[in-house]
Amino acid sequence: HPESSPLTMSSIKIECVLRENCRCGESPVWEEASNSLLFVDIPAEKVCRWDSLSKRVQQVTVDAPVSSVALRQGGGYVATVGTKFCALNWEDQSAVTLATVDKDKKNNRFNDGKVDPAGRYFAGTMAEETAPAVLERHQGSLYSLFPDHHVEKYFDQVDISNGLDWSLDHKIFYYIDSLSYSVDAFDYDLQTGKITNRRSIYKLEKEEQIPDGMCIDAEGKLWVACYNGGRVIRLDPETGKRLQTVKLPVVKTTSCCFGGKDYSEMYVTCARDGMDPEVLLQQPEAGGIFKITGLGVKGIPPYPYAG
Ligand SMILES: O=C(O)[C@H](O)[C@@H](O)[C@H](O)[C@H](O)CO
Ligand SMILES: [Zn+2]
Repeated sequence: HPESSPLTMSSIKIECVLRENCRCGESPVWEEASNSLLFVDIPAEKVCRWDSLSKRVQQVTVDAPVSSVALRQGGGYVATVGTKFCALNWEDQSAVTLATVDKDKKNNRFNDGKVDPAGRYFAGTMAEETAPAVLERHQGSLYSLFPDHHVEKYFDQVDISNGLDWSLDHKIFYYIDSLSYSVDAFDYDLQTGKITNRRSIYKLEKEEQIPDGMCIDAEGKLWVACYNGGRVIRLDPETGKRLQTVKLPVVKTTSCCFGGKDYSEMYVTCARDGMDPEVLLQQPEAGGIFKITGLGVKGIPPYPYAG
């Protein structure tokens, strides 16, 4: 059974590379040009950049919860800040609004986001939480920001819009609405950015808890960070089977991406908010950045926003 194969398990190493005490670390993105990992701390309203060579962190503070960050073609970044898609200039620390969504929903904010293979920035919204996973339901929607800065809406009735990625042939869009406890797939039209034919490809087991961020690997398998589950799981989207479980020493694992040399390392973000003080004492690295090596599979580079 691949999940218990000593060949895969014995070489895996998990290390906290940055003790950042993020309240809710999210949206890890590898930037090859700077050998850095970008990520956000949503409630702290911070975008961070960790240089893997110097081990130093820089940060930009914005004026609302920042839920995702992505690379931008031609340099700089884009981010989802409150209910806005923004362009982020690292040098002068400025965020310029490109588009605003959910104008009639004052309690909403964006959550996870990622750029598609054609350079569109996909991100979904949710109602602001009163505690982790406690919120008014069905308030969110999924959107994308096209390179010309117009926004398209795909669907509403979302609880917590979360992990997203595209198949290696760009024909399938994978998506997680956390409170459905499901990883879903849609047929994807790369030319138009349209999604159709929603179906579930995996239902989380009880101990896996809440599906959160997600990324695809170079073999087309999905990695899902399990919030409250303290793990990332590898799924085969074709068979709907779980192939592997990698447990981490923190319970609120939020998202994952590949990075490092040839995208052979996995980076995992996690949260501290919502943890009891006793548990925090047992998990002092909660809110840090974790690096997993020895997985034996690589990732693919992130797509930059084309606008
Ligand atoms: O990280 C996110 O995606 C949300 O912003 C978080 O608040 C948690 O995921 C949520 O609480 C558990 O589902
Ligand atoms: Zn998330």
